[in-house]
Amino acid sequence: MTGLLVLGRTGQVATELARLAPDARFLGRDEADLADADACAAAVRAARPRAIINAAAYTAVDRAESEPALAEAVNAIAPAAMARAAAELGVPFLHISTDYVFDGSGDRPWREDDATGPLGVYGATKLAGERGIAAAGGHWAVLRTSWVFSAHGGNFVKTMMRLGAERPELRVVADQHGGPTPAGDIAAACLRMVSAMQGGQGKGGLYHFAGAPDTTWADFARAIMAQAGLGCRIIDIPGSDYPTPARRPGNSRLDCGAITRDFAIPRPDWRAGLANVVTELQQ
Ligand SMILES: NC(=O)C1=CN([C@@H]2O[C@H](COP(=O)(O)OP(=O)(O)OC[C@H]3O[C@@H](n4cnc5c(N)ncnc54)[C@H](OP(=O)(O)O)[C@@H]3O)[C@@H](O)[C@H]2O)C=CC1
Ligand SMILES: Cc1cn([C@H]2C[C@H](O)[C@@H](COP(=O)(O)OP(=O)(O)O[C@H]3O[C@@H](C)C(=O)[C@@H](O)[C@H]3O)O2)c(=O)[nH]c1=O
Repeated sequence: MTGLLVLGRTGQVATELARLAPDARFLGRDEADLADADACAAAVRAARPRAIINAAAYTAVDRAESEPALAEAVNAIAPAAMARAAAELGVPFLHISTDYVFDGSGDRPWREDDATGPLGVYGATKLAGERGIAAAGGHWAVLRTSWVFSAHGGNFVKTMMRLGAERPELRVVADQHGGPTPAGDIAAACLRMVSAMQGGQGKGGLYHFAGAPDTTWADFARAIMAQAGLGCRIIDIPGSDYPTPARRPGNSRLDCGAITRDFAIPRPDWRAGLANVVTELQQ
């Protein structure tokens, strides 16, 4: 896509965007450090893009609890500043957010207009980013996704494959529910949304996008072991038996009806994505 600017170069989604849109310009931390909002806005203006995707974020969920100011700068203040720069330039700005903006209550898949209630700093700063972008007044879209995995960067699939090769059994949380999402499908969805936004001012807003079917971390771990041919046994445990600095939502299911209806983007089957990622990792 000509004139596409992507913030982020090394992350899971950024790496997949580079595969699908090799002509795009990617700004890594060395060229645009999201800890410095003014520098990021200046970098966006200087690039004179025709569309912008922000694929960079502070994603260390537990570490964010002890680095709230940095997480806020990267996830909220810089994205809002870049969205204002995009509004001045008159170009679409697409940002990625998370299921962790919800409090995890109930068992119904969350819709875009459901009340938020983040349980930790990461989710709270991502929610602040969403609000700052909407307030910037430009042509924006926010894609909330969940449980991202790929062959690149850090993620649950790679952790499970590493631990599963070392240990006979693993205890994994079985009362947190959500949709694992291949980063390649997120990249494709972002590109399709940006193209649609370039074609029409009416397109945009907040959308949910997650892999199907919904599962639990424990069942996802079992699928990873099976796909990777590892004999590691997965033992179901409640989240209360796996204490972490940040609480995770019990219900992370996302209702993805709106993106399917408005952009003809269906939920991807994460089992197909998992097969591809495991193959790539084993090659
Ligand atoms: N990972 C997940 O499970 C989920 C992710 N999301 C969202 O999806 C988006 C993409 O996530 P994902 O690809 O997994 O992210 P990764 O954790 O794989 O990568 C994060 C990227 O952000 C960059 N980054 C971090 N801090 C800064 C900074 N101060 N300045 C510039 N760049 C920085 C990193 O660069 P560097 O390599 O230099 O550190 C890296 O390229 C994010 O908005 C995230 O919140 C939503 C739901 C789930
Ligand atoms: C390694 C391990 C984790 N777990 C649990 C902890 C946690 O509840 C769950 C997932 O752990 P992780 O720390 O890998 O995942 P986490 O960092 O919480 O993943 C989140 O990242 C951010 C960026 C998002 O936006 C979310 O959508 C989500 O993908 O698995 C176990 O139960 N056993 C284990 O051996």
